[in-house]
Amino acid sequence: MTSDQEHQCCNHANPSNSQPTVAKPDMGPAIETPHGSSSQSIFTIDNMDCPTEEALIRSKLLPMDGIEKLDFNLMQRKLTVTHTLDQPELIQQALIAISMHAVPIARTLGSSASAEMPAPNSHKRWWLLGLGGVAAILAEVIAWSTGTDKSWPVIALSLCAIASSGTGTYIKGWIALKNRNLNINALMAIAVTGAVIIGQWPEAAMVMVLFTLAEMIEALSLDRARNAIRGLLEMTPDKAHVLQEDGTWKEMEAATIMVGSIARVGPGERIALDGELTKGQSAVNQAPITGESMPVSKAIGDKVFAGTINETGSFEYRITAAQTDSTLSRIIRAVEDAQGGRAPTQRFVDDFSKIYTPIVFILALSIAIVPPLAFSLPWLPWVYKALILLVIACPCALVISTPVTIVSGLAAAAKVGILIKGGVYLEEGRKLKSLALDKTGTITQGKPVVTDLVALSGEQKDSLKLAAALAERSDHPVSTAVSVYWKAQAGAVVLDEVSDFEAITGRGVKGRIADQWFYLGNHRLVEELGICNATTESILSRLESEGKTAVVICSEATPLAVIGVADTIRETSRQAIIELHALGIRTLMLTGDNDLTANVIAKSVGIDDARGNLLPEDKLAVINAELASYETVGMVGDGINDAPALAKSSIGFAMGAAGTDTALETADVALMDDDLRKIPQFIRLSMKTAAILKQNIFIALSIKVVFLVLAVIGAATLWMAVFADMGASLIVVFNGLRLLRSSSQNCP
Ligand SMILES: Nc1ncnc2c1ncn2[C@@H]1O[C@H](COP(=O)(O)OP(=O)(O)OP(=O)(O)O)[C@@H](O)[C@H]1O
Ligand SMILES: [Zn+2]
Repeated sequence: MTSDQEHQCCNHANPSNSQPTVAKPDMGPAIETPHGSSSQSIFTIDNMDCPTEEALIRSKLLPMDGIEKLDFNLMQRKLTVTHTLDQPELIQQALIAISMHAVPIARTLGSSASAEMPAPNSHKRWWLLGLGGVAAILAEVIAWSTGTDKSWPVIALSLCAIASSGTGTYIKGWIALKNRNLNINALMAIAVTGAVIIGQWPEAAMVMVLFTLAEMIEALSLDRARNAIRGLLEMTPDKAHVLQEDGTWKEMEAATIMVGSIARVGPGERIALDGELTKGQSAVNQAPITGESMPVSKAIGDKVFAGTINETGSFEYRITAAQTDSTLSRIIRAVEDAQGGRAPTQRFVDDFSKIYTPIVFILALSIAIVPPLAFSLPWLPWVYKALILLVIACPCALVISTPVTIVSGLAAAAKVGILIKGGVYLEEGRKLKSLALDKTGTITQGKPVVTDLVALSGEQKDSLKLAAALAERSDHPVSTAVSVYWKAQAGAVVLDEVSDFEAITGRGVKGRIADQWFYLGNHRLVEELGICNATTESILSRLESEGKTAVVICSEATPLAVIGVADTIRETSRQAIIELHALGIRTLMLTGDNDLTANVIAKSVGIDDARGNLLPEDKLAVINAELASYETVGMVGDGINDAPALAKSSIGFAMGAAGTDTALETADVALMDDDLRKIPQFIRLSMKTAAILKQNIFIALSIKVVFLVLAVIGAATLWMAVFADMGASLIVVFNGLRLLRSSSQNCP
């Protein structure tokens, strides 16, 4: 019995994959690697996209010696086999023996697994189906007008319809039966054959044609979801004009262009590769990456991205990444990897079908056997009822509904510049109750400018020069502001030599100039040096109450001058906070800056609560406290001094991810530009996804229940059950695909 259950139609349950629910997704292993003593082989199988095929592959491979584990990614048609075989070719041979066209892939950084996927629906299949459809209709018309199902033209036309539309189903069904696997194809083949045997020729033909049509529509829809995100890559030009050694320009294949080459792009052209602008200036529409189509102006030193559109000027740029390593390629790979992980709903559905399918199977078996044996009732009607129950036992619609919805959601998000690193975050997003935001660079632009300079002792100019000498060595935004200010004031004056330079976390920097220690940093630093005084404090608090960040340049003995810097709040941040509050999410600002400044800025953006003077570990403690009272807590940050807090939060968001590699890799959700409104947008998408997931589960299950009842009272036919099942699959697939369309309307 147990082994029969394994062979049951669409038994999607995957014992090796049903781990307890964890906070982070279990990304499918993607690279062919030794795995202890075992290794992994990955195959793409272009005709594996239904749980039916998964069950078949399972029953073929699992009994083989040396096979340890199978991981299926039906959406990407990828199978990962963990094994101890010396000859991995054996796996491929076994797969080909059951007509699974397995192609081994070795995924390197460059190539992507699903890049060369062949189209499953060839023109030929559509033509054959069309032919079958016409024949079936003619057979139906002739049978109806002549009043008999068994005249030779009807039989000939029906045979023609069944042969042209149903050959694939018969072959798949036969292979399944040979492997003692009763899948939907086998059931269909049995049903159609049964109808032919009792002489219902036109019905048999029509059922076959409609079943095949439904299957092909489903396959096409799945392709749409699968390729939604790939489409972005296709828009990237595959040629670029590259500067040659002799100073001429030559058009070259983008795939062959080396990092470090100089390329040129004209107005209206798409940029072929990632790079850094070296000459000229322009405005670039970065919608393919960020989802924002307002052109961004680009000057020398700015980053440009493959796939984005150069709008106005022409410019030259130095290539910084090979074609397969561009930001866009990496986004697409990340989305594909995210699809491999199982979201919570999918785990639920898988667990559910693991129980549901065997129960219905046992029910079917007893309906076929018990009434005839125990009550001497005729065999045929009860076997027939059992067959209907078997169709109902197939959780196809249920199983396919979740990945199609999640994949559509992930793709829709990627298109608007929100990179979600796993279905689990897409599902969790709607549960966010509290969101912690970093101040510098998240709420503000992170490009502060010096607004005040107040001397405390000595010449103002000398103090500024000392501050600039230290600031020069740091890339903290406050230091950058001081540097820039100094350059504007003093021009090309040479700064003093600094030795033993050191950054002091959460405080500032120190270094030795002409054998004397100097410090540039916040109030905390001055206090810790033990040199604070009343004048300094009154200046500090005046600046802080204006929402400015204030730092002090000090010698070892005394504070020399206070420098005030102000950062601009992004207009989009204000809007984002309003939207977050409308979604019922509490907002909280976390910053290393002082409390007063933090509160002034929080108030002006409309944030509920602000905490200042936080060291990285303090930010982590705040997140822990928030988690204790709000359960699902998000954190947005730039990822440097926020890394521990970001990692601890339920969902870690990174901003401006297009420019920084680490943000793209480490965040749970990466916002490709600096627009905080992408967070409420993400939450709305998450809500919509959850709603569709629920609808789909409801649709799939209620159709099952209706047919279970109809079958038991004897009111359902086999064809009705098959159609209901296919219909349910189509409905849930289309419902899931709605998310793809929604992305464009969701755009801010
Ligand atoms: N390199 C530096 N140069 C000047 N001031 C600094 C430097 N590093 C830190 N500071 C001071 O210490 C404070 C805390 O710094 P920290 O890097 O922890 O947070 P932050 O950049 O202000 O804010 P956020 O936490 O919002 O990113 C800064 O506001 C600044 O006043
Ligand atoms: Zn003080």
